Amino acid sequence: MKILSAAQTRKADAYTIQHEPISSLDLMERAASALVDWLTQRFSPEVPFAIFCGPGNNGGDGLAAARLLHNRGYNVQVFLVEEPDQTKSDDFTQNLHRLPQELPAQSIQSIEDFSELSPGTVVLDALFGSGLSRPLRGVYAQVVEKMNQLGGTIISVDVPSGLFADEALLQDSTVVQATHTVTFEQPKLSFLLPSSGAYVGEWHAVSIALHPEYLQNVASPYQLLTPAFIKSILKPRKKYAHKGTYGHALLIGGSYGKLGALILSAQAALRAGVGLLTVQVPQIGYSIVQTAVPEAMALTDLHDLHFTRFTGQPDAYDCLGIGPGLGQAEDTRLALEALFRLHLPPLVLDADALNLVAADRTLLRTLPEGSILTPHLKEFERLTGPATDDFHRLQLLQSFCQEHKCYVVLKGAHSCVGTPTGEYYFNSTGNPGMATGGSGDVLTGILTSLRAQGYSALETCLLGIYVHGLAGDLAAQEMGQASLIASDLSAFLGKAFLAVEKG
Ligand SMILES: NC(=O)C1=CN([C@@H]2O[C@H](COP(=O)(O)OP(=O)(O)OC[C@H]3O[C@@H](n4cnc5c(N)ncnc54)[C@H](O)[C@@H]3O)[C@@H](O)[C@H]2O)[C@H](O)CC1
Ligand SMILES: [K+]
Repeated sequence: MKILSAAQTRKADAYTIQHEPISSLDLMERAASALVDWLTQRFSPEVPFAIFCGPGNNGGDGLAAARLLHNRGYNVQVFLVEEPDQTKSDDFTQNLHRLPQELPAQSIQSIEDFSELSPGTVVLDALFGSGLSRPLRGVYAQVVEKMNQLGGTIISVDVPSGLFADEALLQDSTVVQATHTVTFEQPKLSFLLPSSGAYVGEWHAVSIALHPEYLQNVASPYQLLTPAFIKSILKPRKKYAHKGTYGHALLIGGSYGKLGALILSAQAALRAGVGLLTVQVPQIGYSIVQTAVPEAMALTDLHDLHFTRFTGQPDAYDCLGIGPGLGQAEDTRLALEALFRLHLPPLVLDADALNLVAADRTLLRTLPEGSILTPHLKEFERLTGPATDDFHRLQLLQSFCQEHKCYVVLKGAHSCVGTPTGEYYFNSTGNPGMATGGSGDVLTGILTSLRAQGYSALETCLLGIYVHGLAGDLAAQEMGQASLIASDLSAFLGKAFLAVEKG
């Protein structure tokens, strides 16, 4: 699913109005109907609504929604938040005039006009949407602060007021803290980024049937992963397969006290379908991994406690994953330097391998093309330096991937895959229960496994993060988020793949 900028959304509107064709007022009516359908599915007519409308089409949506809710028997109050002589959009004005007599719009020109709301009132935030052009000030900011203080349910129309659709927030901006955001057609870029996304609550995209031709032809570097897109990547298994058909993966990692990370990666690699798996561990890890992961063959390092030299044959493997529990000893760094000089299969680098590369620019320069790196925000910052905000971080992601011709999985609530050709793919699965030790090790195992099975680097990243998050969602449905642990992710991987196949 393409993520459109605010400007592209306006063009999609205009294209739809021109080519469907449909009047802008009727398009607003369609948006308001989709919004009200969403509301009436979740709130009974006993729930009172207070609808706060701004001066533009976001406010127009709010007025149209007020009328539709009222006509369906809901108890609605309408408030117009306005600055003196602020121009109103045409469709706003038309919907203001369409309000029934018994539903007067109450003007709020200063915070003193803000009357108390009855307990349990649901606030509908229709102040500003994709047309926000500057931070909220004056009565708008005061009303938003009051809304947030009420602590009740706030449903934002299209975009939480005060948030830009595709630009960073300025310091100490006033933004609606939405419980849910009902957005038209598709999520905005700011919904998918950590700091701006925190204001959105749960977002729900409702279709308003924007013209498909525009959506098909518009160019956007930002994509949100969808079940159908992921299903198109999945390779079905062939009947006459043998274990060699599904590749041979190698995982290098584990050090004294951190063997578990490597074991989690190994179990995940097997659950993600690789045909053969070999792990290289320090001497202390030999009997541990042979016991914990009998399906994996084991190589040992000459050193007792951590990685100091690759003891296998590079061309025996179809993908090499390195990092889980690796440690950052000096002789491990030297071993990584020596490894990068070999003719290697495709690489997946995670955790300590990333930190060693970040600390040594010569290692970064010799990073093999097409490698997959899986940093979380802190590890990424060590690679590229600090980002001033989430949008700047996306620029750093793009330039890093282009400079090093690599793929980066930037892990987070909506993990983002950066590519050497400048695309960004946001994940749509996963939950906070996955913020638990070892979750990243499982992802490394999945990615190494898929790459060894012959998926391209990009397919590996997209399918990998999607099934990793989906396994987490399926596990959380059964055990809740708090008790989710990393090994549950591998346990639910099979169900995640089945769910992807079903589509
Ligand atoms: N295809 C769709 O998604 C549709 C969306 N709809 C709704 O239209 C709004 C966008 O409406 P627009 O009139 O462009 O802008 P806003 O209502 O967001 O803003 C109103 C207006 O206010 C001025 N303004 C901007 N920032 C400030 C500020 N900080 N303080 C004061 N005034 C400000 C500026 O002049 C804006 O134009 C979209 O979100 C949807 O809700 C359509 O209804 C249907 C199709
Ligand atoms: K809004």
